[in-house]
Amino acid sequence: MLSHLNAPQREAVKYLDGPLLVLAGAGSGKTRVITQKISYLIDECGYAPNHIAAITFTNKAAREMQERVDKLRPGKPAKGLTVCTFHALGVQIMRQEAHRLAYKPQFSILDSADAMQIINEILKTTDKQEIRRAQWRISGWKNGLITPDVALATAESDLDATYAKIYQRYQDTLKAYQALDFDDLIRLPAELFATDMEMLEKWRKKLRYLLIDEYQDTNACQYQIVKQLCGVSGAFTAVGDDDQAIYGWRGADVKNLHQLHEDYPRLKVIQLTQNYRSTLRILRAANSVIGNNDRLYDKQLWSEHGNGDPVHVMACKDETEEAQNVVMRMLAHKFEHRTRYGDYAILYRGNHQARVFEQMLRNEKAPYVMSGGQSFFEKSEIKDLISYMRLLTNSDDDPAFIRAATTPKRGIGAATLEKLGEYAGQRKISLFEAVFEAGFVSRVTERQLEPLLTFCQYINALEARVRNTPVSEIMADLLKAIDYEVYIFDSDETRAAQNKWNNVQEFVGWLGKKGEADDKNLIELTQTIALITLLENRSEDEIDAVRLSTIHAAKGLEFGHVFLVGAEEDILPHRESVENGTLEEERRLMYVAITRAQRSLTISYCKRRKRAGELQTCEPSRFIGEISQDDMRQSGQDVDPVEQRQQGNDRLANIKAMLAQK
Ligand SMILES: Nc1ncnc2c1ncn2[C@@H]1O[C@H](COP(=O)(O)OP(=O)(O)OP(=O)(O)O)[C@@H](O)[C@H]1O
Ligand SMILES: [Mg+2]
Repeated sequence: MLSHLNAPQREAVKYLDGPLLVLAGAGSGKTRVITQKISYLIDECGYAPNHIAAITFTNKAAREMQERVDKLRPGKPAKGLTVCTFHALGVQIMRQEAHRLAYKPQFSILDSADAMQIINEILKTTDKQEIRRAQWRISGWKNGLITPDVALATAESDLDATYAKIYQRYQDTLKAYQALDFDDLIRLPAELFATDMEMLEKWRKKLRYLLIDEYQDTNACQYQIVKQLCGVSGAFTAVGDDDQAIYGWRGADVKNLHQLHEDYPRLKVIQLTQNYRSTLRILRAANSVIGNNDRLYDKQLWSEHGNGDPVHVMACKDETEEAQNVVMRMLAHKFEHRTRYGDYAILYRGNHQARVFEQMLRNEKAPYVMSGGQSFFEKSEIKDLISYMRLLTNSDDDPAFIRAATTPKRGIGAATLEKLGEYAGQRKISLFEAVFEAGFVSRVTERQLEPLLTFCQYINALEARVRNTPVSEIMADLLKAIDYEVYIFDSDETRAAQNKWNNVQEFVGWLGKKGEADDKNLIELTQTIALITLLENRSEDEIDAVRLSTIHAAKGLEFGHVFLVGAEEDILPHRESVENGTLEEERRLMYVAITRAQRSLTISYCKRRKRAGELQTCEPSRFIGEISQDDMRQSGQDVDPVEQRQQGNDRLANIKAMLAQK
């Protein structure tokens, strides 16, 4: 069973005498160690699957890992095995233990936009930057397990003290809404385990062996949970690569790698040095770029794969030409090598860079999926409608209540909601319920009460029809009743509004189709949607499509052919990183991008790019200069512009002709 592992990998799988850290570079088979070890624990060591938890960084990675385990053990589904993200583990724990922290089990989960909205209400500002800064600060405290009191007591400046006070109010608000934000999903279990030994024992008995992928990107809170659950015995395997730590900006701390040595003096460290993913040229490029960082552990990777093609560095005139070159080359390559769309990935630093490539792929009718971007179900207009569905399904869902009650505006103000939240919190009931209680009614003026009552009565009336009316009809009636179309066109300029309204139509159509096809009622559909959002749209994986992704979201994945686009100064490295002294994290990002490629890597940059409406000259990323010329082939540089355009047109014509033959 362990025959498709090399010697150190096998050692890592079999090692069960204490805590284990596998520290190794990209593509060396760390994730493979985890999947093999899960199946080894079950089949060879008699662990029940429900006593094992494997923790990954994204839902997609969790899904892939589960699939890999199932493949290793055909016909033997590992029932009860936990393979999930830290956040999903947190949900699992909180669903069972919420009452111990004075939350109800049907608490709601707020995404970061919902959280921003709450901060917005506290700060009473529309300055997005300002809100984001506060949110970052609060999130930092939460991830560092620092309570609002401590944050206030240790504040080093007036600004910090202000943030600490906002933090306190933010927490109070969440509590009143019976809602958790993403940080709470990890912080609260850690807090629970720190204060309640009985609970900790219960969960230690349940989760007897922990495996953690991408360990370098855990934050203090996540590390705390690992330590709590594993106790002194240290029944865990952590795998990671400090050169791929790219979430420092979100509170992850590579120091956790060192901390492991200190907390577990018996820690065994195994290194893997053979790379199974990439050709030698790609590997050399990655090694030489990351060699410029001041590194904790120097890890030189080697590979048995041949040299492969040189890394192609492509200079482009501007964004349009870049998108054209990338997409056309990709399609020609696909045609020539008879590969699949799914063998190709276009990676970029920030989501906003995706648009031109999307457009170009669409023009050429090439299927693509996007990850790391906003999903359809996260669009604000869709979230508005989902909030009504959630409220109709479950009147305890306070954030859904708030969103629905205030969208469109119907005269329910922040002050009223605050009073309602306060009252509901004291009575430990939902906002919806509170509206009808005499105790609350006596606290507000008639003018405040009236719109609330009208709204709740409307929801009640609609709810009464849910059981025997098709979902799409409910939604159509709802849209009319709340005048949603008018609301959208009033709050946005025409083109954006039209876009939103199209999305709404698409959503209603989707509800209709889904509702009919699977004979689903509103409750089932609402749950389906929650799952789709949670799983980042499962169907995406099943179709053969080019992947468009941020580098961050591509972590841990591999693709036959990678196009890294927009490799320019101020983008990669990001301008702020140069100013903030986080250049090394940017270099690690470059390393992650390069090491996603198996057989070919193309790096492109523009000579000019539109920024803030102005065409500006760009410099190629300094990281390109860190790749040896011997491993690189360049195109597009220093050619007479007229000649270059002609060449470009000729090439394009050739490719188009080739594709037309197909
Ligand atoms: N011993 C092995 N023999 C053959 N192929 C292997 C072996 N170990 C790993 N691989 C393959 O090498 C590729 C990289 O493995 P894996 O994704 O586990 O690496 P990783 O160290 O987790 O990479 P990353 O740091 O990017 O997450 C995968 O396609 C995997 O199946
Ligand atoms: Mg991996």
